[in-house]
Amino acid sequence: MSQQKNMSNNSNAHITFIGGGNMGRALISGLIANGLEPNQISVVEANAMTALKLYEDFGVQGIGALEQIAFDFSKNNVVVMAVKPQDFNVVARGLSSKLKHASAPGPLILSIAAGIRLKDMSRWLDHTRCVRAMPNTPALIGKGITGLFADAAVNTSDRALAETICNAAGEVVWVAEEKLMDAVTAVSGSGPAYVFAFLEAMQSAGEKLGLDAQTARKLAYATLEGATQLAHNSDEHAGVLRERVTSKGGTTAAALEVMKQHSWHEILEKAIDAASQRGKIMGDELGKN
Ligand SMILES: NC(=O)C1=CN([C@@H]2O[C@H](COP(=O)(O)OP(=O)(O)OC[C@H]3O[C@@H](n4cnc5c(N)ncnc54)[C@H](O)[C@@H]3O)[C@@H](O)[C@H]2O)C=CC1
Ligand SMILES: O=C(O)[C@@H]1CCC=N1
Repeated sequence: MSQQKNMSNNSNAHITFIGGGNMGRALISGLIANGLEPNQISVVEANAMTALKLYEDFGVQGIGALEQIAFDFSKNNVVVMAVKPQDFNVVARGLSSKLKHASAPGPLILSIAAGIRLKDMSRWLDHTRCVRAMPNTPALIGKGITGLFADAAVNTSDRALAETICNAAGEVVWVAEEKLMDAVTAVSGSGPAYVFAFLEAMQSAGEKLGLDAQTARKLAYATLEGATQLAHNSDEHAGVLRERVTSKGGTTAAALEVMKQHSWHEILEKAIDAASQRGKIMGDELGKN
């Protein structure tokens, strides 16, 4: 990932996470591994045990629930909104009352919430310095990918700041239209779950054929990793690589025929479309608040 930027250059950055659950934790892990000092990160986390674990694992300071804290926006130049979409409105309105006391232009707000649209978050926060991001959990090991969207009101330096933060978790892609964030969510935000489901199925199939669990797991995981890296490093379409594994009348052809009969390709496309539709519906519904 030669294009990744190192967070250690951002010696003045202070990032406050609101929500330190699964995805907040994954991003914090990536930022620390990428050179940000623990004292450059704070976490507003309603669950005391979750906050304590973040402190124990990464040394980042938990600062209780949003309602209980006074924000010092001279220090907090980035706020990452990492609560569930259903909690976003209440948290954003709570933050808005604190943003009123920030000197202009206030912090950059980076939302990672699925579905929540910029116009709604800007309205709830009464703040326009906002960027949408859709990361994924491989961020935990610096192997994530994040889709980003900002509207025309967001300047180049804020775009660069958002990109640098997300780069700490892995690669970054920008999309040109906000509606494409639902597609990013469906492909890469939710994507690790499809891959884990695929791994579960490959391992259990191996076990049903008589392999012990450890061997089946090793074969499945190494195959996925090797094939993915091969595809990543190749200029050829995945379909061409698939054909190279598939001997006429052989074992792979037998497996792919069953996958075809069960419309595996279409099922996956439908599943990803359902995730995208769900993102849109969440945006429509939650935007009514
Ligand atoms: N889990 C994933 O793979 C991904 C999640 N996202 C997005 O990230 C966001 C968070 O998702 P997860 O981390 O999975 O959820 P989570 O439930 O694991 O984490 C949310 C955290 O917010 C905390 N919280 C709730 N209300 C709060 C408040 N008022 N003040 C402070 N903390 C509060 C909760 O205690 C919890 O620890 C969601 O909006 C989701 O759409 C985006 C990409 C991938
Ligand atoms: O399932 C969800 O809604 C979140 C967004 C992407 C991954 N997890």
